[in-house]
Amino acid sequence: MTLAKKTIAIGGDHAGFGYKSALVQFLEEAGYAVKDFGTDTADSVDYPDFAHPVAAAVESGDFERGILVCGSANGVAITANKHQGIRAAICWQEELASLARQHNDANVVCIPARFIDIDLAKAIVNTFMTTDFEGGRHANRVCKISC
Ligand SMILES: O=C(CO)[C@H](O)[C@H](O)[C@H](O)COP(=O)(O)O
Repeated sequence: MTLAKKTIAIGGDHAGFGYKSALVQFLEEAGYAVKDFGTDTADSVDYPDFAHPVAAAVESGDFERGILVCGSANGVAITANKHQGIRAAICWQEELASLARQHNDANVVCIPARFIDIDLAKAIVNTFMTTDFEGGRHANRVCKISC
């Protein structure tokens, strides 16, 4: 299912600021509605301050998917996965994004801005947005994550 016109929540810290800006433009040009939860400059900030609001927004059901960007993706992923309804996956390859959707029904993708180039980041996000959950045997496993 392509999430055309669905609202996407995006956020990240200073290390992800440049990539986040580029991803917002990429997504809007692809027809998605995007809400940017910040940060809004390259000034040093604390990643939980931006990962928690994105995770809460997706968890609320108001947003279909979330994208989080920081230097390694570790910090934002650790933060987002503290939320009961969040399945956040760190993806540095397209296939990881595909599997995160197909097998884990991930609803947040975490991008390591300091370790991949922006074109790969765009490809990862596109794969994440356009790959369906496979269900079947995977549904039982996903249910057990927070059951
Ligand atoms: O949580 C992280 C490290 O795993 C994120 O990558 C942050 O972006 C990083 O810690 C920021 O580091 P900085 O030296 O304060 O720029």
